[in-house]
Amino acid sequence: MSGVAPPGAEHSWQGLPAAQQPQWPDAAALRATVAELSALPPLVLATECDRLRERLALAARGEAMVLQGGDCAEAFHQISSGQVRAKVRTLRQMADVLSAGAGVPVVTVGRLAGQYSKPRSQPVEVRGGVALPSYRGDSVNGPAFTKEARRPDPGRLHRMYGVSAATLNLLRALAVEGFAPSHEVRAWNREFVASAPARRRFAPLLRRGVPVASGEVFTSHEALLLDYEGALARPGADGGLYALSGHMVWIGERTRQLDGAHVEFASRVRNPVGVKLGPGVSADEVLALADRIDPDREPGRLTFISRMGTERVRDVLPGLVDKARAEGLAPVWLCDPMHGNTFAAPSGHKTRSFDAVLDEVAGFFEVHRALGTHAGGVHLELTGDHVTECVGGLEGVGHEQLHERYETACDPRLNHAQSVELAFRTAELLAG
Ligand SMILES: O=C[C@H](O)[C@H](O)COP(=O)(O)O
Ligand SMILES: C=C(OP(=O)(O)O)C(=O)O
Repeated sequence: MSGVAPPGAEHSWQGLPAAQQPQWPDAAALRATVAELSALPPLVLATECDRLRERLALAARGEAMVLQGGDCAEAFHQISSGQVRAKVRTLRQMADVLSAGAGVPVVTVGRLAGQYSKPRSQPVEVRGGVALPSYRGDSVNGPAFTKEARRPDPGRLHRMYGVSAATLNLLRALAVEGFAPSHEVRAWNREFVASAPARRRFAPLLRRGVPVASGEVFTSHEALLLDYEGALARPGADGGLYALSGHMVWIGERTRQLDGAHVEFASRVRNPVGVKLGPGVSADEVLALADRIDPDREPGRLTFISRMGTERVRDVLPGLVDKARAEGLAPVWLCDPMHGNTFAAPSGHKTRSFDAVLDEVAGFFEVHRALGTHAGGVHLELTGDHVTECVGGLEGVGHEQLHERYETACDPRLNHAQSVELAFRTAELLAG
């Protein structure tokens, strides 16, 4: 079931089956937390969500590109000013490069200020014969393999609200102060290209006379914990409901059941909504998802985030895009080249290879080019730090280096250099 009703609110998703919800051990504590969160101010404004929907409408029409990226899982102890700035800097550099390649503006959406909850393949983790609940993100429990840490604690929902507010506060302050004006971002990219001989091939892209990406950074996260999302779902000026936990929310591959609570929630809020599509999805399911979430075919409302894996993208995606087009849908199509390309390194670390990530992006653009549809952009797990979590790239992170700075709370992220390099390689694809 999809959880606790905030006082005074009638939420149509309550009572429907909700996948991937924690087994909160203390129902009274959860109820109290939801009531408290419901009385706190929203984290974002409905008008900001509307503005993002307008920006995404441009991407749906091929007049803009989208860069959505950030941590797999934000972590409470990693919300320092330096880390947030590094992420924003990385996103800004990537947006500048993509804009240069595509010749259109880039809409930048962070996986930021709310990306604290994780769906898991297994509800339980077993180590040395001991079984404990899986880590589900800092909003639910802790990563340490102890009974205490893994116990879902509703007090963490409060902390998620607090750290999300702090992150948004910094983002807004940076925007007011004019952090990283376009010419500075371009200078960082020139420095990136000049700093290694293998990167010099990217220099011509920076000489293209095209619009430079705007400094706006919107926030997004997976709308997974419906108790939290419900507490922050509030009416906008016209009375329509908005998920005011972030500007954009998405529904994951594991929670997009048509009769489930997450799809119902997504259908009720006015925000721009993303839906992840893995290789097992059928074209009929894609159409049904669009009918539920975007019955009015409102440009910018619906984003499909394809995460097929490099082996499947060229086989599976064409049928979906073709059918969607034939039925008159005009979603934004994004490529998430991370979630279908995860594997275990010999050391046991979960990792992803830069080449596989790039190849899935290439496959995604090939499919859209062949069909004459708009490839809207990319959705990536990345960080601004110099971590060693994904292998490959010109810097050549090897399997033997993974242990050096493996800091992710869940899945492996591209580091700063791999992220900017991926933007350049994608821009090369776009520039043809
Ligand atoms: O980020 C996505 C999922 O939460 C993650 O890939 C699940 O990982 P698991 O298969 O280790 O549970
Ligand atoms: C869980 C995620 O992805 P997916 O639903 O595609 O597996 C994610 O993007 O964090």
